[in-house]
Parts: sequence; structure tokens; C-alpha cells
Amino acid sequence: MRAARSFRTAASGWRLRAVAPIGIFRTGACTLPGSMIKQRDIDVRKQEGREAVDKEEAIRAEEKARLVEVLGVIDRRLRKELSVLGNRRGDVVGIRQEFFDDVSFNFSDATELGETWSSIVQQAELLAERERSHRVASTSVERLAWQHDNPYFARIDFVEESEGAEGASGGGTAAAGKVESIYIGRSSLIGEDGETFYIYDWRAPVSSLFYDGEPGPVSYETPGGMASGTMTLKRQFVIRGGVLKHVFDTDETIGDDILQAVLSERSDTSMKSIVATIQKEQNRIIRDEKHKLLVVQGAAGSGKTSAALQRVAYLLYRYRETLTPEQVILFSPNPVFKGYVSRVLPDLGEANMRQMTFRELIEARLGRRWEVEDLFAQTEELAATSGTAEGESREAAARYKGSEHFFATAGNYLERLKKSGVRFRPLRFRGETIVSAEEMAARYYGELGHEDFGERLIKLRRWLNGRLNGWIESQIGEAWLEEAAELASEEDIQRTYVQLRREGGFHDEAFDDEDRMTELLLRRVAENSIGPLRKAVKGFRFMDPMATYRELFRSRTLFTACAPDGKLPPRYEWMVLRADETLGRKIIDHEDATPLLFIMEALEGFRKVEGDVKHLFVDEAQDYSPFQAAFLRRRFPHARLTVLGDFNQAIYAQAEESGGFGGWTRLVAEEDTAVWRLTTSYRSTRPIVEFSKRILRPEDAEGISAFNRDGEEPSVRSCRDNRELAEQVAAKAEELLAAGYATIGVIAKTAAECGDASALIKERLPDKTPVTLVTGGSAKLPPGVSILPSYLSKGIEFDAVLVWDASAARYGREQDRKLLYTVCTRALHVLNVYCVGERSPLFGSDQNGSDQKGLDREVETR
Ligand SMILES: Nc1ncnc2c1ncn2[C@@H]1O[C@H](COP(=O)(O)OP(=O)(O)OP(=O)(O)O)[C@@H](O)[C@H]1O
Repeated sequence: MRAARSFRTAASGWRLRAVAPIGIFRTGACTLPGSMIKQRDIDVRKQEGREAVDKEEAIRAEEKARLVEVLGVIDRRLRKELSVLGNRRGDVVGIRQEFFDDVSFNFSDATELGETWSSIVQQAELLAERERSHRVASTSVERLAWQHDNPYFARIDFVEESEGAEGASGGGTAAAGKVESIYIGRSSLIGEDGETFYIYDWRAPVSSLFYDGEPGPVSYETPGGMASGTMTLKRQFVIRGGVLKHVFDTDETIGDDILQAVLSERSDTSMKSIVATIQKEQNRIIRDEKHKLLVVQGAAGSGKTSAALQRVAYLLYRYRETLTPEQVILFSPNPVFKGYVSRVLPDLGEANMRQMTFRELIEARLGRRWEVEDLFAQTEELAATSGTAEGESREAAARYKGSEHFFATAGNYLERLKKSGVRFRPLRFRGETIVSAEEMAARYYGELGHEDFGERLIKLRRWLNGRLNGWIESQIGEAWLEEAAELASEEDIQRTYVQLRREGGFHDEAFDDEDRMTELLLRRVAENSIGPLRKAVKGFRFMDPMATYRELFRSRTLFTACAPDGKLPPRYEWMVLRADETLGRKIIDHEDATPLLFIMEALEGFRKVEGDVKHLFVDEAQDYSPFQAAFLRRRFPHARLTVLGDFNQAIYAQAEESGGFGGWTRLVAEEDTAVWRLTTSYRSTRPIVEFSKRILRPEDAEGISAFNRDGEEPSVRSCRDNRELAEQVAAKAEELLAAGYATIGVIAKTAAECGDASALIKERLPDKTPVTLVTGGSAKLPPGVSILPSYLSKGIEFDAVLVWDASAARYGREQDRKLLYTVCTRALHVLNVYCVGERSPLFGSDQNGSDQKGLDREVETR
């Protein structure tokens, strides 16, 4: 039993239980029945209580003294670094101001020009070097400043096995046979002697003892093998503004009290780091270095994203000599999420990894040539056509085109394309064909037929450029060109003149300069005229991936020949008609975008492959189709994968086919794959977790548990119409803001509903209340009231969630179950659901027959 004392701290408002050092209150006296307690026992207990308090005081005094010592070291270091920073800044400003004073300009001839150029380069290099040093000094100052605020959060005392278990607990460095006190913080602090470790970085091997171990025998992994010993003490601190607020000793892995306090805090518009309270099962994910593929299936709010981000920080620390932040990519579900998580790494003292959405990848490659539908637009359209024959066909097509079957079909198609079938676009100028598509195909499959795709295309490009050169020659003397040359710009004439001079023209012995000038000018003008063709050739646009891909939906024989089982997919005929409507008009449905890009990149020899990327993180991985998973693997062939998701939140049509993480786990050999489960939900209060779980089918909800944090029971309320709904939501939002909640999410199913909701809510709130309509393009989550569609709420969280119209009409189908669950699990402290008319049956579809607990409190407002 741990004795505990409750109090509220002035600074943070946390409600903490200060736990006395283990053993201090362990008297055992409480086991006696009251009537049997004699005066002697009471005296003993009083005495023991006094001793405990004395010991607690002694601990506080010891830790305060140590903190003062550490802050002193930080202070001295900070002063030194500030002066270095000042000098560096002076250097940079000086060089910038005098940049051109130190460069001697002379353009009189080529040699002088060369020298001028190299002196500019030298100056630029000097400036870059000083700027780099300035950046290093400034990062160091920044780190020391936050270290001064909160230098460490934990201490463990550890005796290594070989050293014996004797020795007194206390500060200082280790000596053989002595207890080593290890203080753990966000970043390390080493004394000027280079040997005294005042603070260990949370990512150091020994720090894992804090996350994984309890006092007693422990071991941890070091680069040189396992180290074993005994942990004699585990202590947690709350230090703010350089002041020791609380000290807790604990015999648990990470004490509940601190976690309770952290989770009860108000949320922020940016995600926070969790280094002080990483849980054992999360630590395993963060520090895994063995596996090429790490799959994390975790309940909503179980810390998948948090674990992923701390893992990035861990890897950047562990491999700091060989891994740069640019070699790590995190695929995020949407731009809002990107903004939301972007502070975590900088707060941990690391530069951010690259972040992108799958949409951005598609847009970068296809968006300039074609109009590409995004996942959100597809989702909105599926919602709008839901229940119609058209809607069902579209949904089936979306699922199929994301399937492994279709990936295999596309792979087989590529095999056939090696022999025939790639479509080309002719090079034409003013109605005249310079090179026809047939000629290109003949060369591609003739002379170049033995090369692989990438090489073929490069050689074909070279050949086409040769053909264009030949065509220009053939045009000299043609009337159109002479006319165009007469209208040549001043600049063209001057450039031609310079060219001719460089080639040795206009000197005494030459008599034909005029003719050569004319000829060169004609060539220049012809070249300018076919500029767009050259550009197209450079970008491989003579190859037509769209027509090549479309062929699969034109020829049934071709499709069945490529399909692994020789069969057409269901609704193939519908897909053929749809392809005419969309691809035929250069519009790309979301479900066609990845297959088209795959074919295009394969035909280009995957020249955009990012072989340098060493770690790929995919968050909300359940939303990726198996096709997309396989495509990413192909695109980042050398990257280790960390894939995080929750199949209970698979809300897109394309993902349903994958049935979990099959699409991902089949990408890497089983022995190189680890699958971890996170079952405890830390985000939401217990009542919210229990409420949300009942939306799921029992077999899916099984195993999800709530971290023990109390809160108010969620409620489901009925309203007559949207106006009354807005009335209630606006009133609740005001009440919550007044109560100090910082972020309130009003989550509607679609963007269209959000537009209505936003107008109605704004009308009912005072102008000063911050209300923001969050759209697909929003990159930041503002404080106050955010109104957003369900799919944009993925991965983020709010102090309070007000669900906008969860009626049977909006969330009535089985397919809506996971969406509704996702929406409800965004809430940290408060969840209120509103419905216009009949509430969604998904709330009451508890298959055990019991009704929703929250529904007991339903308020009938009619
Ligand atoms: N060990 C921890 N210590 C403190 N807070 C934690 C811890 N683990 C998770 N949390 C908090 O729980 C919340 C949910 O975490 P996170 O967003 O990482 O979960 P998730 O599994 O990615 O959720 P979802 O799948 O629902 O988006 C965050 O506020 C996070 O800070």
C-alpha cells in the first residue's frame, strides 16, 4: 500500500498524489481492528509517521540541492553559449554587410571572370560556414534554456551486477560497487570534464530502465550486449521554471499519478511529447531496431502517433551519425494532422522529419497534367450517392481498385507491356507529325526491346531529340521559318551573335559570317518554336500512361489475361463505362490515381524512387489500400517501415478490402516483421471509452481498455431540426469555453454539413467567440471552436467533442459504424452527441442487448 496525500498545485492546476518514498508509510499498523488499537500502537504509528515526514523532507532537501547544482552547471554553460552566439551573429552580420567589399569584380576577360566568380564562391562558403556555426550555437542556447526550465523528470538508482549491490544511494557518478544515480531528461547534460553525466538523454540505453523496469532485478540492452543489475530506486519529478514542484517515488513501471495528471490537462492545438510518461508497451515500439516492418494495431487514443513520433526522435538520436531527418518520412492522413504533430520533434530538440500526405505524392506526379479527385471528394461523393445503384458500383470499384488482386493484375499487365501495348503520343508541330506514335512504338519494341523500361525510355528520348534536331535541319529554307526569323526578337539576334563569336566567327579571315549568322538564327527560331515539344520529350510525355492504363478497361480479353485468376472483377462493365466518362475526359477518380501512377512510374523505370529514405512511417495505415501499401514499398525500396493503425477506424471504402493489415504484412518477410498491439486508450476518460466501445461490434471492441481516468458520462440528445441543434451546440460550446476547455470540436459527417453548421452556430455565438470552419486545405487547428467533417478529425483530438447530427439518417448504415466510432473517440474530457430526429441505431446496437449507458440520460427536447 502506498500512502498518499492529495493537493492541487498552484502552477499547473494538476491534481496530484504525492507518494512518499516506498517503505516510509509501510507500517502494517492499519491491519489491526480499531477496538484493538492500544495507546502503544498509536505511539508507534505516530513515531513512524514522524520518521516518514522527516525522510520525505530529507529527500526533498537532497533533490533540491542537486537541482541547484545542475541549474548552476546549466547557467554557466548558457552564459558561455550566449557569448559564442553573440560572436557568431556578429560574424554573420559582418560578412553579409561586407560581402561585396571583399570581392574584386573584373569581367574584362574569361580569366578575370573566373577569378571574380571563385572569389564570390569563397565568400559565400565563408558565410555559409559562419551561418552554420550560428545555427549550432543558437540550437544549443535554445536547448539549455528549456533545460533550465525542466532539466529532468526521473531518477533511477542502479547497481550493475558485476559491481555488487552495496553502496549508498546518492548523487554523483558511478564507482565500482556503488549505486549509480541516473537522472533522465529530454536531453543530456555532461560536465565540462566530459565525464560527469548530470542528465542522461531519455533515449540513452540505460534510460530504458525507467520505462521498462520496477525496483528490483533489472536488465537493459546496450550496444555491447545486455547489462543486468538491481534498481534500488525509481523517482519521478515535476520541475517547472527550474523549481522542484513534486517528487514521487514509485514501484510501478510509470506511476499512475503522473500519467493521471498529464492526461487530465487541457489539450492544446499541437500534440505534446510524452517522454516523461512513456508506457512499457510504447517503449518497445519506440526502441525496436530489429525489424524491417513494425506494425502497430492500437485502439483509438492508445498512443500510436505519440509512439511513432518519439520513435523518430529515438532513431535520430541512436543513428545520429548516419541518419538525417530528411531520410525519415511520415505519411500523415491530412494537412490538419500534419500541423497538429509538427511541434513534437522540435520540442524534443530534433529537427522535423519530412511529412507528406499520400494526396501530395499523387498531386506532385499527376496533378500538373490531369484533374485528380482526392480521397475526401471521393468520400463525399460516396456518401451522397449512398444507397443508389451508382453509389454501390462506385464503392465496389473503389474497393476493387485498391485490392491486391488489382495490384497483381497491374503487375502482370506490366509484364505484357514489355512486349507490346505501351501507348505513345505523336510529336506534332503546326499540324505536321514529326514523329508518329507508331514509329515510337516500333523503336521501343524493336531496337530497344531488350532493355528494361527505364533504359528504353531514356534511349527513346535521346532518339526523339535526334529526330527533332533532324527536323530542324529539314526546315532551313522553309518559308514559315524565314518569316518567323524576320520577326525574331532583339534578344535572339544578340544571342545568335554571341554564339557565332564564341564559335570563332567575325574575325578577319571569315567571309561567310552573314550566312552563318542567318543559318544560326533560323535554327534558333526553329528551336524556340518546338520548345514545348522538347520540354515534353524531356519529361517523357511522349509516352501515354493514361491511355496505356485505360486499355485495361477497354479490353476484356486483356484484363482476364492479366488477372491472376483469369477473371473479371464484379461490376467490370460499370468500370468500363466509368473509364470512358472520367479517364476519357482526363479526369482521374481517386481509385484510379495510384494504379495509374504505379503504371506510369514503372514505365519510367521508377526514376522517382527515393532510395535514400531509410525510415517510412505511415500513420492511420488502415486507410491505405493494399495497392497503395505495395506502391509505397516499391517507391521507398530501402526504407524500414513503421505502420500504425486501427482497423476500427478504417473509414474509407478503399481500405475495407484489406481486412486489417494484410496489405502491409505481406510486403516484408515474416521473420523481419513485428506486430504490436496497444490496447489501453489514454486519450479519453473511462466513460467516453466505454461509450465509444459500445458503438463497435463486440468482437471488435474486445480488448480495448480505458486508462482509469474519470469524467462526465457522454450524452445523446435529440433535436427537432438543425436550428435547434445549432442552438444546443452553441450553448454547450459557450459553457465549455467558459469552463476553461481550450479546444472544442464540432464534428459533422460531411463538409457540406459543416458549411451549414458553421453558419448556424456563428449566428448564435458572440462575435468574439473563436469559431473556425476547418477544411481539407487547413493546415492548422485553431484554439476555440473548430467545425470539421468526420474524415478530417482523424488522428487529432479535442477537449470536448460535440457530434453534429448523429441521427439514423446520417449514420444509419453498417458502413458508418467505424466513422461514428472515430468521431466519438476524438474527445479527451467531454463528449456530447446531438441528433436531428431519431438517433443512429449504431448507438443502440449493443449486441449483448444492453442499452447504451449514455442514452439513459437522453434529453427529449420536443
Ligand atoms: N504514455 C503517454 N503519456 C502521456 N500521454 C499519452 C501517452 N500515450 C498517449 N498519450 C496521450 O493520449 C492521446 C492519444 O495519443 P495518440 O494520438 O498518440 O493516440 P493514437 O493511438 O494515435 O490515436 P488515434 O488512433 O485515435 O488517432 C494524446 O493526447 C497523447 O498525448
